[in-house]
Amino acid sequence: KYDYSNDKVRERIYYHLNNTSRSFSAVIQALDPELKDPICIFYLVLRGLDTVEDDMTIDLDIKLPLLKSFHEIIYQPGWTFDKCGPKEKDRQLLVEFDIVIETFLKLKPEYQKIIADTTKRMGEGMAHYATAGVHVNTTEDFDQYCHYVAGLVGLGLSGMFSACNFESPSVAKREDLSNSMGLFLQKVNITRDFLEDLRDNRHFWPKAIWGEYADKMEDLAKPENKEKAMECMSHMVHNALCHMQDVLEYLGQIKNPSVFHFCAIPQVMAIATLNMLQGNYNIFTTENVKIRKGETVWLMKESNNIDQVAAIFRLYARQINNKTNPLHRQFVDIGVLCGQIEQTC
Ligand SMILES: O=C(O)CO[C@@H](C(=O)O)[C@@H](OCCCCCc1ccc2ccccc2c1)C(=O)NCCCCCc1ccc2ccccc2c1
Ligand SMILES: [Mg+2]
Ligand SMILES: [Mg+2]
Repeated sequence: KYDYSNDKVRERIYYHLNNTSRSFSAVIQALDPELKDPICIFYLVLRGLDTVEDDMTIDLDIKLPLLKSFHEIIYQPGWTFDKCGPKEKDRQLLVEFDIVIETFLKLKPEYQKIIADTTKRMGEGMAHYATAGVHVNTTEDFDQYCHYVAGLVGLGLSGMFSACNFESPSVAKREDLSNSMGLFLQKVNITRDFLEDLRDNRHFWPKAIWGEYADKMEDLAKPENKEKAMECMSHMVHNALCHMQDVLEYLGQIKNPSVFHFCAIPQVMAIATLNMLQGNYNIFTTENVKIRKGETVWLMKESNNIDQVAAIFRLYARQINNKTNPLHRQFVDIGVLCGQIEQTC
């Protein structure tokens, strides 16, 4: 008798993958079968953790222990959580989290260990920054927060690529490059989501940066401060661009075609988004500013090897540089970074 229940679970797992991520579901589903389920579960476990972090309606005396113990929860068959606010976009994932746990427990032990270790470290980091009075003040704080929520994902993924021998052990060894893969994606997202996060009273832009242009972060959204806001945007764009070299160096060492595609697509989307952000005052007036569908389709097609990806990075770096206002302090620094890219590859 065929065990249809397994198919049912699988169908729900990929329903949640598609439902919780525009940018990652396609590239995860295109992965080699050896990595597709482990990375899909890796994604859903961390998206479940992030849903707890993002829900500002959960009291801290519930939220903090949940974040810190999530790495143990994933070993508890049947666990679900229905206390998220009605507006939390991925709340249904936690309502049905038992099927994520059931599937997690069927993964190979080496994948389970990577997922559990990453969840533990990410949960601790999220709890630290969710604690009252803890803010992203210095650029080191900014790098640390992004390390917790995204850099660690890069480390875990590199561990998986090396564990299944699709990539050499050296990929997992270069933790600085794996970390930069996450920091670049997360910093672009945080820069893009300025208004959405401000509305949720969440401040991820480092005070060391916005503090040079305004007394309060929300002042950047006032029309009378447009020039200062645009200069601050240049500063944030520059801060993200600092990871460009590491991203290209990381991608240059990836040999497996399906792994390369999976790693490259989010990065080219991010540099294209950064280009859309630079010099674009809409970020401070409207939420959910995205690159056009046609551009993403073109990027997906043109990201099959390191030469194509390096050319895309050089193209966008030049466009960002051309838009940078010479009166902005960051003008020189962005020019240096873009110049370096010209030499790299
Ligand atoms: O709520 C949202 O929708 C966005 O949440 C953001 C936030 O709350 O800051 C924020 O949540 C971060 C905490 C949960 C991490 C979830 C995640 C994301 C992508 C994955 C890809 C593969 C495997 C596991 C993955 C896990 C978020 O999703 N930011 C998007 C950037 C995160 C990039 C992670 C990452 C790092 C290195 C990578 C290297 C290669 C390929 C993909 C990579 C993906
Ligand atoms: Mg989130
Ligand atoms: Mg979050």
